[in-house]
Amino acid sequence: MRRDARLRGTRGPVPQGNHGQPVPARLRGFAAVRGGTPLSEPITLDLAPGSVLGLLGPNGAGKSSLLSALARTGVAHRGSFAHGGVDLGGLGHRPRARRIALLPQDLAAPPELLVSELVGVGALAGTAPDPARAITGALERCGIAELAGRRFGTLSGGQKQLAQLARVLAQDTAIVLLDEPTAALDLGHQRAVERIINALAADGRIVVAALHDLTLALNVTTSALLLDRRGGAHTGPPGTVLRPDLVHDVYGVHTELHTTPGGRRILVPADTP
Ligand SMILES: Nc1ncnc2c1ncn2[C@@H]1O[C@H](COP(=O)(O)OP(=O)(O)OP(=O)(O)O)[C@@H](O)[C@H]1O
Repeated sequence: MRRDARLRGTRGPVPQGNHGQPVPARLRGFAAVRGGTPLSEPITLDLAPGSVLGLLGPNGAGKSSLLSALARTGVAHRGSFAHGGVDLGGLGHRPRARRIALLPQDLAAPPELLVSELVGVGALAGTAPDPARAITGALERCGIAELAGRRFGTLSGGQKQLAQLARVLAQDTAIVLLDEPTAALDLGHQRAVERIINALAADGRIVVAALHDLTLALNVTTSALLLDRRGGAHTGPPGTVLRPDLVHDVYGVHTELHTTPGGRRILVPADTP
């Protein structure tokens, strides 16, 4: 197991977003902690503006715990997580919410809340100068403008995921944490989320996304952090981290990497027993 995994975002300079001058984020010896025990080895990463880090690994490896620890939503941690030299752990709730937003795996929200009100929670928590416009824009980006007046509890699973994603987008933060953002979505909405992630990166934001869809990870991320169940953290370019031998070691599945004529990389189970 590598004790101190290092990684740098791989994209070049990115345009300035509307959330201020893009600045890097840095994890130093960071690990989520449960019951007093770190779930992984200490992770040291530099995340450049415009980078998309894929957080990968089998069920129970610690992806959601790591995201929750980074967002300070209830999971303890060791080490530090800084953005532009500011330790996010030292910030109060409001200033932190202006820098970092989390789409959790658990999509729960009060069932009586209107979708527009849920998205408004994000707009009011974040940096949006015009909350009403932020709400409309986020709903449109997620393709759910027609759901604005619906109560959250009446939505389908996929609609709930898109509504929560709209809340995150309305928060308009420099760091966007997404926990399995396509888990409940059909193929068309999966593609839409892929484009949203690309757009967030092109805007100079930093995206960290826990993904079970390894083909999506190959095509949308600039770097990967693969957690195994032994506490190991493997980092590098997605095509390197997702090489068949390491995927087999971590997931216990033989896989093959292919590239379509259009250049899209796909990872599929190999036809071996
Ligand atoms: N609320 C909790 N209290 C105590 N332990 C928890 C809690 N949530 C998760 N765990 C444990 O922490 C470890 C990491 O879980 P976590 O949910 O972070 O994994 P994951 O990689 O996100 O898994 P999945 O892919 O299944 O969502 C697991 O052993 C899990 O059982």
